[in-house]
Amino acid sequence: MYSVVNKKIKLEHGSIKKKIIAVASGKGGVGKSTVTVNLATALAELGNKVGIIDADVRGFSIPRILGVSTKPKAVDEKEIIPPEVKGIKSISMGSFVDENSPVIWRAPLLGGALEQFFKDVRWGDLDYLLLDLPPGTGDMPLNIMQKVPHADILVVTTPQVTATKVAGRIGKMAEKMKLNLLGVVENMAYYQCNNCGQKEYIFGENGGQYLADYMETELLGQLPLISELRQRSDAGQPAIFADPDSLISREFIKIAQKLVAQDSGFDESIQAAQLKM
Ligand SMILES: Nc1ncnc2c1ncn2[C@@H]1O[C@H](COP(=O)(O)OP(=O)(O)OP(=O)(O)O)[C@@H](O)[C@H]1O
Repeated sequence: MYSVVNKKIKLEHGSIKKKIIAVASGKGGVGKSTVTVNLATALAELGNKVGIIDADVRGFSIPRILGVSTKPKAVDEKEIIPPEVKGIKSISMGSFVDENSPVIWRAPLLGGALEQFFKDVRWGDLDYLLLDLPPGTGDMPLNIMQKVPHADILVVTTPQVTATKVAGRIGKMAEKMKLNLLGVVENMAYYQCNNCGQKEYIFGENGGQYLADYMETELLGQLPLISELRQRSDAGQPAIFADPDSLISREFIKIAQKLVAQDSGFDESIQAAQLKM
């Protein structure tokens, strides 16, 4: 699928210099895809070249949230040119399968598609590639993690106990597979009243910190439950593009800054052992 040369991922049609970030969640609906897109835009805002692979076969919501309006283009049936939104390249299963086909038929497609996304897409030289994983700890996210042993895992959760408990298993999964954990993003952490400013902890409090402690990693940020984020996601207008000074944009920038500050570069020794799959 790829090789590692001089601490960089070498792709058939490009390279990745800094990190592959696999965005995971213990269960669906916690905002994993929303966080993936907004973090991608925040990383781009900080001057990075960013790509996104939407590997969430059940959800494939990346094109809608990012505001992708064109389909990928095939060149000579060998290369795929991904759509771009303000310089962010993205590719989604959603562009290749009929949205109405049963999920059970889409799942086997994913293995081959993921390989194709790495090999055939003309990514160019990227700093970061973000992978929106299927939710949960089942075979699908596991297979992807196995196929991409250089991915670092970022876990999205709500503070709710049920969400943090299942998300904890991702930590165990990552540990077993010797994948690096980047940290936890707590989404829907609180709701702040527009009138009085009071914070309500609708899904409970401190679940993200609990999960980060449990996985011995960092809590990277706490994002509010905010209707603006939902509206912008539905409209395909990521907050950082539409309103860079808003609270939510600033929160995403803070998380992106923490990621940028972490070490980057890829371990060449992993390659021989694991990349043969
Ligand atoms: N902080 C937030 N405030 C308000 N709405 C949010 C927030 N985060 C996400 N949402 C909304 O919650 C819904 C679920 O988000 P999203 O699709 O990102 O979840 P997901 O974890 O990727 O789900 P799945 O994996 O099941 O596809 C969407 O309608 C999204 O706009």
